[in-house]
Amino acid sequence: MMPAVVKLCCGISYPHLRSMSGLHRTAVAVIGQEITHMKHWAQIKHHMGKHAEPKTEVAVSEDQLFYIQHGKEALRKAVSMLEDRDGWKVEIKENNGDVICSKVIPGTGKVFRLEAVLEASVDDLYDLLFVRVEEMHQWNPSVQHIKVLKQAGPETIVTHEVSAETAGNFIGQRDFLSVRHSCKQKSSAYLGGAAIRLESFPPQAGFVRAEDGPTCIIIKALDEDTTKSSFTWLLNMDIKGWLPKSIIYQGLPRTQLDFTRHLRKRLSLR
Ligand SMILES: CC(C)CCC[C@@H](C)[C@H]1CC[C@H]2[C@@H]3CC=C4C[C@@H](O)CC[C@]4(C)[C@H]3CC[C@]12C
Repeated sequence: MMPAVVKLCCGISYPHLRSMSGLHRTAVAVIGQEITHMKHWAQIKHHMGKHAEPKTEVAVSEDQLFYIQHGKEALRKAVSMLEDRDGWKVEIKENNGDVICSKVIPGTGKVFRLEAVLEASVDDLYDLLFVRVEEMHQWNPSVQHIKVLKQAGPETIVTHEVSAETAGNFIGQRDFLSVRHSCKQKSSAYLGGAAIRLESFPPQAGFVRAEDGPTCIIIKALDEDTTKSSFTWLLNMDIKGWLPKSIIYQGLPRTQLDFTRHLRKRLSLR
């Protein structure tokens, strides 16, 4: 109904609009943009209603929808980078089967892909890497602290992450502000993320604010065995600062190996 009324109004006012000038014209343009905006949000709300909460009507603020959209978009982009199987170069092959490959993606830069098999179920990994992400510093010494600043629905969070001084050796301490979006299914989980900028959370004095993403972790149950999962992590990070690229590109895959080592140790403690 609403779009029909809007269209009718537009039709009636079209001849007048054409003869308008200056401020009038600007005002009409702004109203037009607002209407498009309203329509856009309505569509997202409709979509969210279908997927996240099929029965209950939850009030989702525009603010939250922004984070959800941003997170979904990051996840989509990162997954499509991983789906393109061409052009990956092997960087490191470990004896335990872990493999890190890299690829230069135009417009994005060099990204790294770690593939490993972990002795844990999809649920356990989802819990550890998304639901209880704030506890990561307890088992990962590369992380100094992770704080969930906002929760936008059950699948999306805004986080502030600070790496430890020793993480990435030469690289030095960094902080990140990211939106993280997850998509959990029965035998797989997708964790996507990307940097965001918030006026309410400007870069901290003394830290170099790095930018993460689009990035993602894909966890899939191995067919034969649900206590084992395949773990694929796309690391795509602009760590900023003044370091030469060669040093950064040596450090990043190392941080991926460190991460999996600490994660395995944490899993063995259960
Ligand atoms: C290179 C130097 C500066 C940084 C090293 C620290 C790195 C390894 C740390 C800092 C912040 C960390 C991230 C913080 C939060 C998440 C979200 C979670 O769902 C998956 C892991 C992931 C994505 C972490 C991966 C490791 C991480 C990127």
